[in-house]
Amino acid sequence: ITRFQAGCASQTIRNPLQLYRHLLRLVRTLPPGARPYYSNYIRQAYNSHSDETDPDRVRQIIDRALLDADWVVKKSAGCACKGIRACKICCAAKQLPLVAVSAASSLPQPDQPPLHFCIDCQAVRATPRHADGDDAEHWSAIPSSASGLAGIRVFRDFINPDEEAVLAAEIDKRPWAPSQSGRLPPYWSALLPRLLALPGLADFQPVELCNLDYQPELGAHIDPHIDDTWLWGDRLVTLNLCSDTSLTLSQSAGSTRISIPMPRRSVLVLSGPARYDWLHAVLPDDVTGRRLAVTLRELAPDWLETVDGRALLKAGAAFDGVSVVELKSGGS
Ligand SMILES: O=C(O)CCC(=O)C(=O)O
Ligand SMILES: [Fe+2]
Repeated sequence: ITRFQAGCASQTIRNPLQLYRHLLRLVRTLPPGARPYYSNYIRQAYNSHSDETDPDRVRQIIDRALLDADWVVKKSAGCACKGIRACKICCAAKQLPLVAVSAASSLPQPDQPPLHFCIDCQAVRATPRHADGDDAEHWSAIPSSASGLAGIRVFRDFINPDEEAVLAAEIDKRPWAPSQSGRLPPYWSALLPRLLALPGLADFQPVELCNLDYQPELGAHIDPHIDDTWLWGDRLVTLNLCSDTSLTLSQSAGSTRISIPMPRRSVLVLSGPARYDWLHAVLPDDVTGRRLAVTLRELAPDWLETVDGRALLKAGAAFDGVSVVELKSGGS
């Protein structure tokens, strides 16, 4: 059971005493007025279950308590669920069907099986590559439904596991908000030269960094969309941290889908047709562990020669970005 997130690591609650201490610590994050009520509630619940001996039942009580605690903490912090979307925790609390979690998961099934981007071939294939086999279908020509689909590149192991741990911890040091983006923070100054050394990125000038935190317990996902084309330029660059997932490309509900693997520590670059002619999504079922996505964006060409564009380029290159949350709370 993952509750305390710190970088890629997670803490597991194994017994009632750990749970009890964990819950009392969580109470300290609630508004002062709510603390006495919840502390009391936790103590009473702990005492009332103290004679429980069945390990399955104990596990059940722990799981339920963690889920409830998540909900209380999340609500007091202002839940990010809005509009017609609800996370898994809100679905459970409001007894909504889970499909409310994602429009993507309720899309009609495509007529054809999904196609797969193969990192080794750097091309779309009819079948994923089997590590052990000589799979003729995999090596066959690029499927016609994806012909002309250029603009996908995945670079494995852009960073090593130690760098990943440091980066994820740095990201978690700053407050998270339901939506967060900003200029490049200091921890990117060392990584940017490495990024620009990747094929096709020598002239990439990022002016925006967006960190997204996907937690499977919440049903985290991103629905099919095309990133804004007015402000953002051709290349969308994403560094994947903490767990493997896939990006799903589609053109309309029911159309062929293309699954692009995004292993942890890899970099994905979407550009050209893959960026402009296809929608991309991360489906809830593809989020199997906590995942941090760090997306860097460049300006659309029309902006480059404008005063505002030049100011944004300068700000992006300064590595003094603070998160939107810090800005709002008056932090530096
Ligand atoms: O999580 C990802 O890899 C995709 C995020 C995305 O598409 C976006 O932020 O626009
Ligand atoms: Fe996107």
